[in-house]
Amino acid sequence: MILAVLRSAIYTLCQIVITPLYFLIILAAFPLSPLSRYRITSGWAHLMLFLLRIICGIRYRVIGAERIPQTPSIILSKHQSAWETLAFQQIFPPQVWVLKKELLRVPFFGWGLAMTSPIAIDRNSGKAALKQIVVQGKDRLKRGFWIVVFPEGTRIPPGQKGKYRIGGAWLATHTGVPVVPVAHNAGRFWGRNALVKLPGTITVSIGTPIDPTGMEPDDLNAKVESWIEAEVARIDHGAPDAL
Ligand SMILES: CCCCCCCCCCCCCCCC(=O)OC[C@@H](O)COP(=O)(O)O
Repeated sequence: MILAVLRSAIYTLCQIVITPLYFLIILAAFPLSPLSRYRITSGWAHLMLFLLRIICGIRYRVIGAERIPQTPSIILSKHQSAWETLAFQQIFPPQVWVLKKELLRVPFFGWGLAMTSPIAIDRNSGKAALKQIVVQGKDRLKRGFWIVVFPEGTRIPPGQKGKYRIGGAWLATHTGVPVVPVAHNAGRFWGRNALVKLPGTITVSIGTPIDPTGMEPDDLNAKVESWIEAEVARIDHGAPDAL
């Protein structure tokens, strides 16, 4: 455990030093197209995953990578940790996130994030947010981006479940784009705001894409929820050994 604390502290230190420096690279990418800007910004996530692996010993394996569609799709995923927002950039094609707009105000990180064409919503704005998700979602899909939505809206500890909000399913039924459900157990290794990251192998499981044609948003959402929750229960075997 003492070793895990030390490794996490070193990782955090690296992140604090590297992020403002990397932001300078992102600034230089400002005149480029959204897709090129994404690729450059995403380099930061790749770097953090690399540091997590060599410093904290956090690795991952992917089940079902062969099911990833060839065309831009909508990822609906469990949200347990900041980790999955990094790893999805390595696992899936270029993507934008539906996120809470407060995130864009975080120094350096948020400013960099703003350069990735996110769909930044006000979590309390209900119907207006749904409208925004459809308008901006269509635009991002047209530019070739995938869209990532965490239906629970916030990071939920392992073994628990938040309310699955309708936004992602709504976007899918209003665009006809396939939904890719994703389950994982990242929160076991890097919990919400946890200072200590535990070594081990995270499992990410990618489900069969769902064609939303003819479905109601509620039914689609329920189908995604039941697959994700059952799959998380199947792949998650409790706390890692390091404690
Ligand atoms: C200078 C470096 C800048 C690099 C930016 C790279 C992009 C990293 C990807 C971050 C994507 C974040 C998407 C999160 C979606 C969202 O908004 O989820 C909310 C939670 O997460 C935080 O909420 P909470 O758990 O309630 O604190």
